[in-house]
Amino acid sequence: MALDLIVRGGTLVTPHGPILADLGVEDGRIVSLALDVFAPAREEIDATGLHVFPGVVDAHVHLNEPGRTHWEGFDTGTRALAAGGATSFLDMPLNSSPPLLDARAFAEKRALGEAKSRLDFGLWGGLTPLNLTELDELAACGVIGFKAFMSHSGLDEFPAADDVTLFEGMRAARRAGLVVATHAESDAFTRTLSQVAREHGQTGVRDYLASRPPVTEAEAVGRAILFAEETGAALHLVHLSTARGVALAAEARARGVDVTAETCPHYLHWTGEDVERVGALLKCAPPIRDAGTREALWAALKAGQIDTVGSDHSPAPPELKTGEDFFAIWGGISGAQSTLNVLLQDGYWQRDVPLELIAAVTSLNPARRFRLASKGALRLGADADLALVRLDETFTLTELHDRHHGNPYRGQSFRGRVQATYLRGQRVFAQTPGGSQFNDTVRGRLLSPATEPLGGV
Ligand SMILES: NC(=O)NC(NC(N)=O)C(=O)[O-]
Ligand SMILES: [Zn+2]
Ligand SMILES: [Zn+2]
Repeated sequence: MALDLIVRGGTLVTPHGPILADLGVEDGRIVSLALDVFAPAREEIDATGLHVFPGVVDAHVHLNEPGRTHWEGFDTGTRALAAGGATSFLDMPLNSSPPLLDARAFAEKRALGEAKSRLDFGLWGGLTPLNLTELDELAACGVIGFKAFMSHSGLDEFPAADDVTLFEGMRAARRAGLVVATHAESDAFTRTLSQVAREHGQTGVRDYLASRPPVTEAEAVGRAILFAEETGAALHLVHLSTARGVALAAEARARGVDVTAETCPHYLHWTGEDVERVGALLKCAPPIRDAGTREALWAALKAGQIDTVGSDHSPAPPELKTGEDFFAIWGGISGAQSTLNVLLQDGYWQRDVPLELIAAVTSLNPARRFRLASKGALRLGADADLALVRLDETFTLTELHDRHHGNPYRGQSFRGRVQATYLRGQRVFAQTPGGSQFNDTVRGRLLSPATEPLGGV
């Protein structure tokens, strides 16, 4: 029997390190990994000189469909993801409208994803005071887990979880065997500090950054960990912006709490000075911090204390990204396309971060944490989700595929460029001399957490 595809002569980035080997694909799955795959194949790719990464599993994106597709949607969002080497993603329950708070909203978003997503996708459910009674049903639908805000989300239709809601939500998540993800910033701090600043007319970039100091994150992280410890729930701390937050997670894990930590490319790439210079395109919460914090995050990543790097891609139309009052501007950064670029340029080339660690934080760890059984690594039986990367190619990022022009990474120079992306053995993106090419026929499938524990890799 002929194979569907052989990727020949590439360097495979496996969990155990890079190895020079061929990779054979049949029915969308990896069926052979060998120095030389001897078999006829319908298609062969010469990957000489390329690194083959497991497709990025971006566990944190906001594609905003339905309801705010004019901000970002499945079509444009998954183009950007595919061009950046992603093959699956987990969509946040906001800023779609309605937000994903019940089974009906799940069904609607699922249908849109199946019709439009170019990549495999999972759906986060929300955990808010409005929908505590819906969590069991959401679990039955197949949500990835439950996302809660500990401070104002920016949208009144997705209210923050007060302590009782978060605690009760964690108990429900524990019963369902699902992870709770928290946006961990203290509402008490952020609310008061922003109010005081605005009352004094202090509405510039520096005023905004100062209104969400590191202690705001540390306090909320500590509280979320306490609740996870008390309830036995699995906790995933999204977009940690400080090494202090990461250290709290590491300490808790060491004493047996089921907690994992995510950071985002923007905390690893930019500093507060960049936010002052670039402006609204780099506004997010928690905010981007100083160069010392950035280095401390890199050190934590190298030490294995950061489990996942998610883009937190959260774009908005240009009119929401301008204005005199920095507090009033929409918070969210467009980064779906550039996660691997940042990790390769700033991590591998500049800070000696090993390639297998980059593959771990972008693919293996998110796949394991959210029990996506067929994803996460180049191993036999796994989905043939591949990102082919020319590691030593330096390029300037000009062709961005997300919905709006405003992207802070536009014009940035990176070493390490995605040449092609394959979802279950089918090419969904290719970099050609004429520009980017997308395959408009492939559609993604819904991913839900496996009910059985995953085996080793
Ligand atoms: N509503 C959002 O998209 N929020 C996101 N915005 C950021 N990070 O600034 C988030 O993850 O909190
Ligand atoms: Zn958040
Ligand atoms: Zn987010």
